[in-house]
Amino acid sequence: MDIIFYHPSFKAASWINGLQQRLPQATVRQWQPGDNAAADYALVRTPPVEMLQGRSDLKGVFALGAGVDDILTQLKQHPEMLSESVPLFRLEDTGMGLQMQEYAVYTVLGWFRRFDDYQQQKQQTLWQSLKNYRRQDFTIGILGAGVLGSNVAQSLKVWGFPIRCWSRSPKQIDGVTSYYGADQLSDFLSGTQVLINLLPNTPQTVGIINRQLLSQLNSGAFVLNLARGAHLVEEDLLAALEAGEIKAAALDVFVQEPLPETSPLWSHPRVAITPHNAAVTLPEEAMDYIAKSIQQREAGEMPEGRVDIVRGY
Ligand SMILES: NC(=O)C1=CN([C@@H]2O[C@H](COP(=O)(O)OP(=O)(O)OC[C@H]3O[C@@H](n4cnc5c(N)ncnc54)[C@H](O)[C@@H]3O)[C@@H](O)[C@H]2O)C=CC1
Ligand SMILES: O=C(O)C(=O)CO
Repeated sequence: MDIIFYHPSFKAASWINGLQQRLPQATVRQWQPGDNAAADYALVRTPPVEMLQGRSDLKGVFALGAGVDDILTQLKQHPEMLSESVPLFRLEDTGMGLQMQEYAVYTVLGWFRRFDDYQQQKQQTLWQSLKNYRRQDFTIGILGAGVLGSNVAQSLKVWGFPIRCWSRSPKQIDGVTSYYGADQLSDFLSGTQVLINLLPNTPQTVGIINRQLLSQLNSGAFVLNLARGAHLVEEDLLAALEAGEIKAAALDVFVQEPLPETSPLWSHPRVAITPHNAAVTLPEEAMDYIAKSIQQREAGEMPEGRVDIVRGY
C-alpha cells in the first residue's frame, strides 16, 4: 500500500515515520511536484491540484484538519482535481474537541465574571465591585452542533448556563435546546447572551454573522468566533461594538490571515485575538485516527468523517 503526504507547513519526516510505524505494511512518502507514481491514500492540507488530479485509484484522501473549506474551494475551481469516486475524509475531534472546550470555557467564564471590566479598572487603579450577571440570563448560543459545537456545549453546561445550539437538523444533546434551519435562526438568536460560532464555512454560512444577525442578540452580547473568518463580517462587528450592541468579542479566525497590521481589530480594547490556533491538529491523535481509518478502508468498511462534497462539509 502506498501513501502520499503533503502539508505546506507540517514537518513531513515525523508524519511519515509515525504513519509508517502505525501501518508497517505501507510505504509512505512525501509527495513532490512531478510525482505521478501510484498511491492508495493521500494525506493533505491545501494540496496542489496536480497532486490529486488523475488519481482515480485512490481509496481515500484524508484532510489533515477538521475544516475542508480550503480543499473544497480548490475543487470548485478545479473539478478535475478529485475523481468523484474517491472519498474525502476529515479529522473528527482527534483532540480538537478538548482544545475548543478549553478556549470556550476560559473565554465565557472571563466574560461572565467580568474579568475584562476588572482588567480595565486595574488600569485606572479602580477598586470597585461590579454587578454580576445572573447565570440564568447568561444564555449561550452555539452556531453549529457538530463534533466541536457539541463538545463545547457539554463543557459549558456544567457551569449551569442555559445552552442552545443551531444546526441544519434537530440535535439531541442532553441539556441543550436545539434549534435548526433558517426558520428557527431568529428564535435561537433572541435571548442569546454569548454567541459561539462553530459552523463549517460553506456557501450557506459565509457572512452569516453580520449586522442583521448581531442585532438580534441580547443587547451587550458577546461573540466568540472559533470557526472561520469568512463567517463574520468584521466591519459589522466593529460597528456593533461601537454602538454598544455587542460588548466584546474574542476572535481566533479572520477574513485575511495573518490579520493585517492595519486591521482596526488589533487595537480595539474589547476584542481579544488569537492567531487561528483555537484547536490545532495533534499529530499523534490524527495519525492514530487516520491509520485506523485506512485499516477500516482496507477491510472494505467506510470510516467516519467522510465529507459530503455537495453539502460542503
Ligand atoms: N479555529 C480553529 O482552530 C478550528 C476551526 N475549526 C472549524 O470548526 C468547524 C466545525 O467543525 P466540526 O464541529 O468538526 O464540524 P461538523 O461538521 O461536525 O459540524 C458542523 C455543524 O454545523 C451545522 N451546519 C452546517 N451547515 C449549516 C447550515 N447551513 N445551517 C445550520 N447549521 C449548519 C451542522 O448541522 C453541524 O451541526 C470546521 O468546519 C472548521 O472550519 C475546526 C478546527 C479548528
Ligand atoms: O482543522 C481545522 O479546520 C483548523 O482550522 C485547524 O487550525
